[in-house]
Amino acid sequence: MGRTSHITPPELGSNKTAEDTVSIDVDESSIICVRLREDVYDILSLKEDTSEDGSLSFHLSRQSATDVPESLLDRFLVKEAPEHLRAADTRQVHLVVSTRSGTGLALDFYHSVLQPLLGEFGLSAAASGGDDGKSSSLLHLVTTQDAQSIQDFAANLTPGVEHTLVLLSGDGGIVESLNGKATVDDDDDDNTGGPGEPSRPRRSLPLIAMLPLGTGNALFNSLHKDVYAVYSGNSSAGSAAAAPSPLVLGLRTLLRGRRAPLPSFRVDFSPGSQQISYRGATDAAIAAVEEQLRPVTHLYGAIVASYGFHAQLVWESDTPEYRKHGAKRFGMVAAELLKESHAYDARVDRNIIPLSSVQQQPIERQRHAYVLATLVSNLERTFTISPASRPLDGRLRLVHFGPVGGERTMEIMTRAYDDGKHVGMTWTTVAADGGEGGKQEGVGYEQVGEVRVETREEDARWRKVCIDGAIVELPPGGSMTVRTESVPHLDILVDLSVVAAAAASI
Ligand SMILES: Nc1ncnc2c1ncn2[C@@H]1O[C@H](COP(=O)(O)OP(=O)(O)OP(=O)(O)O)[C@@H](O)[C@H]1O
Repeated sequence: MGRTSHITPPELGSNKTAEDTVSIDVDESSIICVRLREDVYDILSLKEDTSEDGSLSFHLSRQSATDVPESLLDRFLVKEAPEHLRAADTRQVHLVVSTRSGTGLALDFYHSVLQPLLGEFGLSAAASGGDDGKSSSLLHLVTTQDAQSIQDFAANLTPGVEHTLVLLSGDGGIVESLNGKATVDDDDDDNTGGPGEPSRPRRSLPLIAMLPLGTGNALFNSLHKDVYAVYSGNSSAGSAAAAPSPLVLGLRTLLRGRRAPLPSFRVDFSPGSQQISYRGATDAAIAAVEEQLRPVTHLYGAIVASYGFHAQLVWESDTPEYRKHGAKRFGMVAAELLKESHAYDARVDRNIIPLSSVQQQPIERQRHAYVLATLVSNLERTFTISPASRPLDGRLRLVHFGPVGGERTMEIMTRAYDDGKHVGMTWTTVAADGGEGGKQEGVGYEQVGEVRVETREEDARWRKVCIDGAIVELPPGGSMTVRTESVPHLDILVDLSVVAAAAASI
C-alpha cells in the first residue's frame, strides 16, 4: 500500500452539500490526476487487478472530495487537457493501439482506462479510414492490423500539421514509428535545413507519448528511471513511498509531460543483409507461421543494437515454437544459450570518446559473447545494462565481453539486475574460455561515436543482429555499422524532471 492522503471534509457552515462531505483514503501511488469540477475535486486513479489465473485487468477509478491537500494539488492537478492532446485544424492526435504488444492488453487498456480518462477532459476519439475527422476536434483511433501497421502509419502522416502519437505498445511501437518517420525524412531534403543551412527553423516533429504496454518497455523505463528512483529512496529527494506502476507514470506523463527530442541512431548493413519477420503470426495459427526474409540496407533505433548473446536471445525466443511458452520463453532460451555459450567470431571496431572522435580501434579479442551498443540505461525496469546513461543524453555506449562460459555470463547478467554492477567486473581468463588463459579481462564499457561489427561466422544461426527488437541476418562476412543521428526524427513526451535534468547536464 502506498502513502495515503486523507481528503478532509469541508468545514461546518460551508455551502457544500452532505454528499460532498466525504473523507477518502487515496493510495497516492495509483493517482493519475486531480480534476476540479465546479467546486468538487475528482481524484482519478488507476486500479490494476491480477486475477487468480494471473490475468491483469484495469479500470479508471474516481473519488470526489471538496478539499484536497495542497501537496496533492501541486503534483496532480490538471486543469484542462494539455495542448498536445487537443486536436485542431493544425494538430492531429492519434491514439495508436498495438494489439500484439506485451500480453495483448493494449485494446482493453484503451477501452477501460484511456478512453474514459480522455472523456473526463471532454476529448473523444474515432477510427477513420480517410481524412474524415482527422482535422476536427476528434482524436484519431488507430488499431494495428499487422506488424507493418505502425511503420506505415508513421510514414504517411499528413504533412503541414502537428502530430501527437499516443502509443499503447512496447518498444516496437516506438522503433516502428521512428523508422516510418525517418524514412520520410531521408527523402525530404527540407526537413532540417541541411548541414549548410543551420538557420532554417526546425519543423515541428511528431510527438510520441508512451503508455508502456509491451514486455521490456526499455525506452519508457529508462526515461522514467529517475522518477522511479525518487520512490526507492535512490535519489537526493528519496522517499520510501510505494512507486506508481509504469502505467500510472505513463498516464501522468501523458497529462503533465514536456516535449524533448528523442536521440536515435542509424544502423547500416552490408549488402545481402535481410530482416526477419513472421507472416501469419496469429495466436491461433502459430504452427502455420512462416519466417520471412526481406533485404534491408539500414534501420533506425533509439534503444539498442547488438550482436551475440543479446541478439540471439531476442531472436531465438521470438520463434513460433518458443512464443507458445509466453513470458517464460526468455528464461528457457537463456538457459539453452548459456549451456552452449557460443564464442562469436567477429571483428568489432569502435572509436572511444573522448580518446578519439574519428579513429576506429578494434576490440582486441577474436571471439565475443556480448556486444551491445545502447542509448538507454535499462532494457527492462530492473535490468540496468548501461548505468552511466542518462535519459535523453544521446550518448552511445558499448558493453562487451568475451566468451567466458555460461556461469560467468550468468553472473554478469545477474549483476546487471543489481543496478548495473556488472560494469567494472574483472577476471582472469582460462584457456577453456575459448581464448588464451591467464589474461586479465573484464566487462568492457565505453562511450563510443560509432561501432562496426563484422561477423566471421559461417553458420547463419550466429549471424543475427538485433536493432531495438528487429532481427537482421548478416551475410557471411557481413557487417553492421551503428552511428548516432545528428538530428532528431521524433520528439518524445517525458516527465518535467527529465527535461530539467537533461538541460542542467548540458
Ligand atoms: N495485429 C497485429 N498483428 C501482427 N503483429 C502486430 C499486430 N499488432 C502489433 N504487432 C506487432 O507486435 C509487435 C509488438 O512489439 P512491442 O515491442 O510493442 O511489444 P513487446 O515486444 O511485447 O514489448 P517490448 O519490445 O517493449 O519488450 C510489434 O512488432 C508490432 O508491429
